[in-house]
Amino acid sequence: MTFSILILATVFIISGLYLLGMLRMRRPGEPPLIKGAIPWLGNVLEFKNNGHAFLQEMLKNHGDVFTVQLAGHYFTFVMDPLSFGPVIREATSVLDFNEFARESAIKLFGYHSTLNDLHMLKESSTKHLMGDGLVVLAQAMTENLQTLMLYNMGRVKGDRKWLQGGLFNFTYSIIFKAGYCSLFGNEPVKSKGSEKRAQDCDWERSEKLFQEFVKYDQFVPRLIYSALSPKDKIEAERLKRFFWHRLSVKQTLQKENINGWITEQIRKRTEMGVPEHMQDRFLFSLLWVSQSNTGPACFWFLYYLMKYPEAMKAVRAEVEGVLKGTGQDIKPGGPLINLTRDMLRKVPIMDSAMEETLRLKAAPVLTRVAKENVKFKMASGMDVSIRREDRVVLFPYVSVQMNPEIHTDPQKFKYDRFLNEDGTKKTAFFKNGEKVKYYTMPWGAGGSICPGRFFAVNELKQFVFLMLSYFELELVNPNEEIPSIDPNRWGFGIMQPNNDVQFRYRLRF
Ligand code: HEM
Repeated sequence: MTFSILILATVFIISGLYLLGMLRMRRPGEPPLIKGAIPWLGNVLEFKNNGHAFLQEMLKNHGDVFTVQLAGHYFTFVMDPLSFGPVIREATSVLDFNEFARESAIKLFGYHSTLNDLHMLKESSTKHLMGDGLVVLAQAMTENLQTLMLYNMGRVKGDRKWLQGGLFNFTYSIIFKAGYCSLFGNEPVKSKGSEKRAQDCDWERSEKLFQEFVKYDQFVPRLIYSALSPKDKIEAERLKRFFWHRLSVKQTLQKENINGWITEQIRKRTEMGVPEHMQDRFLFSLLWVSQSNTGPACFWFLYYLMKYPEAMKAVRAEVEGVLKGTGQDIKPGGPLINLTRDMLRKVPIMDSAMEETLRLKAAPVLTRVAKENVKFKMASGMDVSIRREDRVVLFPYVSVQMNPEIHTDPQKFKYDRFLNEDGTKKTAFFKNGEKVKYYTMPWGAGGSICPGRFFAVNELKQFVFLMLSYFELELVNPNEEIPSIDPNRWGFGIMQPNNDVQFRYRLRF
């Protein structure tokens, strides 16, 4: 009897240690293993507090590939961009990106997927966020952007007084409201003559949505790490319910001019029998993926142009040239700018400045779950073995975008970094004399690459094109340091500033 209890206790202790990850040992062919000081949690606190600094330290100490324990899972970080190919190209049945997305959707939106959501998302994104579909969406976006930018600006009377505000709040709120209305539609115009009121209604309702969105977005990293305080948990739950209600299928379908990207997702899920309350949650996830990065990216884009007058001068000259080429004249009370796709194709300097902004501020983490034991070769020739259920991770911010071998003076904003001397787009970047295919990765890569990237680029360029066309802009304190970034957001797309920056603007004409 005592003997059986002893055996049981031993089995229990060994299973516990195993579950806590304490028995795992590095096997031949596997990368260096860093289990961290705390059983099971491993290095999660260091990673959550400042993933960037943590990974730089690991890279320095362990080289281009290493495995780290984070909250019960083992993550193998591949830090050599010349070795990204095998990870990015591997079939999703072997290195799966859906599983991580599914886990995140439950934590962030309460959305439990039973379908191949990413496949459906990809399909309707190809149709509505790219190619001909994008023309329709871009048209709605340019109209909404201009209405919002010029709202109450006294443009008809040629009123040119300076206004002052926080650039982050100004930019994010305009991009959010314009993007939200372009995708999710406008308030219905109930009767003739009430058009103005419907538009006011759009801006009022989307302002409330924006304010709640910013609050929710601050919880996102801690929701993913399951690290919210009980008080914040209650608030996050309240906000979730607010969005499920405001973006419910019922409320959304009452709108006008809803983009096909939204209506098609509703239609397909309804046909497949997805319950409506789950679809409400799915629509919340679409709001977050479509809005959480573009506003902050537009902020940094415009901020860098204002901070570096030489960049502003070059981009402004390009914008003026393109406008002039189409014979459009901006004057008080005149028509809005007809900003076409063709015009946005003729701005290589702006393209380079935008790419440079994203290189400096986009910091996504690409995660794949190994569905079987996998082996791949690093560019150095070393074989790397990964165990089933481990995760393989790329963090291009440290390994590519800030890599001084690939980008000289990587901390500096150089608006023409992505331009060749003849003014064409520069795509040739090297490491150890070898051409690097993935020289900047704001959109991720491979099967999970952002399906909204063409629309997002369009938004960024429309926003800057229109702001430079309509306004004189200046920083209130041009010598103020570039704002530091919130270190909790490493791995979550575009980084956000710790403080807002005051700026002044007034109509040019
Ligand atoms: C500057 C703006 C944006 C940036 C930097 C960005 C970046 C990213 C990144 C890095 C991913 C994940 C890629 C991966 O895991 O490999 C992603 C996923 C995605 N993005 Fe974007 N994105 C932006 C704007 C947009 C917009 C405007 C839309 C739609 C209108 C959009 C729709 C999506 C969707 C649907 C996904 C897949 C989400 C999932 O995996 O569940 N994105 N984006």
